[in-house]
Amino acid sequence: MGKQPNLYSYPTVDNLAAQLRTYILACQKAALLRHDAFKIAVSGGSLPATLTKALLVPAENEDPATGPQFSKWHIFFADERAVPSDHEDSNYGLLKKDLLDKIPAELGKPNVYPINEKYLDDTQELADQYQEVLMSSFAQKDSVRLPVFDLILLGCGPDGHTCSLFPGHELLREADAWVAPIEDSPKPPPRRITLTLPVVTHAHKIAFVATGGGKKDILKKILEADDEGRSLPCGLVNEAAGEKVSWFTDRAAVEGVAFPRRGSL
Ligand SMILES: O=C1O[C@H](COP(=O)(O)O)[C@@H](O)[C@H](O)[C@H]1O
Repeated sequence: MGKQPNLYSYPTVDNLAAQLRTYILACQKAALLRHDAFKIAVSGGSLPATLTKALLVPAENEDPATGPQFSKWHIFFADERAVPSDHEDSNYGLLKKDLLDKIPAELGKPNVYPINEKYLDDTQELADQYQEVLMSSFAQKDSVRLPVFDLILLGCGPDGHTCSLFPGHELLREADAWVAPIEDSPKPPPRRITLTLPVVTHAHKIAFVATGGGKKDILKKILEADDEGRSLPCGLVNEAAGEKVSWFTDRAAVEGVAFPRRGSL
């Protein structure tokens, strides 16, 4: 690995959310300069609730012109469960309820790319169709090997999984597909689709958001990068993407973690 990931840790989730806002808006600014659009992938789990605090609460004295320009956002899913959007396990359904439905009209409407529910019975087809969606956004030329997201927002499960990439699973070795199916997720529901590791590590910026004491044992392994930690899905992202990766944590999640490069935004 080149340079190490950045670790940011804050006393509370509210403090974290305020700094995550600053970080996301910096990524938005860079993306709009690059191609007048902000293409991101988001995860499910605990992330959407924190994202809502980050995106819908402006900083004191913030110039509204520097806030989220949602009409330029293109929101894809880092992973999705093979369930209808109104099912409680749907990552799109969660993001819609927690964030999308709460965006005030004057901030604009993001372009959102959920899975095609027509293919829920066949996860390979579901993944292929979602890959087509990515291709039409990212691959203007046939020569594009991998999509380059402006930002991918990830969670970290207590077992070290991220997206629907699980420890020791063969999907961690997928080198060609952009989106892959999984039928045996150890965390329910078992049938899902996920961005693959090369797609995740190819993004301009990658941010993990991990909060709460329940994450501290796994974060110790991942961030201290022992042999086990380096081989976990989150550790593999750190290893491959290095300084492009930022970890946003609260104090409870990193209690007792010895990490040499703690920063502040
Ligand atoms: O199953 C999933 O879990 C991970 C981690 O969730 P968290 O609640 O521990 O933050 C999530 O990032 C992923 O999108 C989701 O499908």
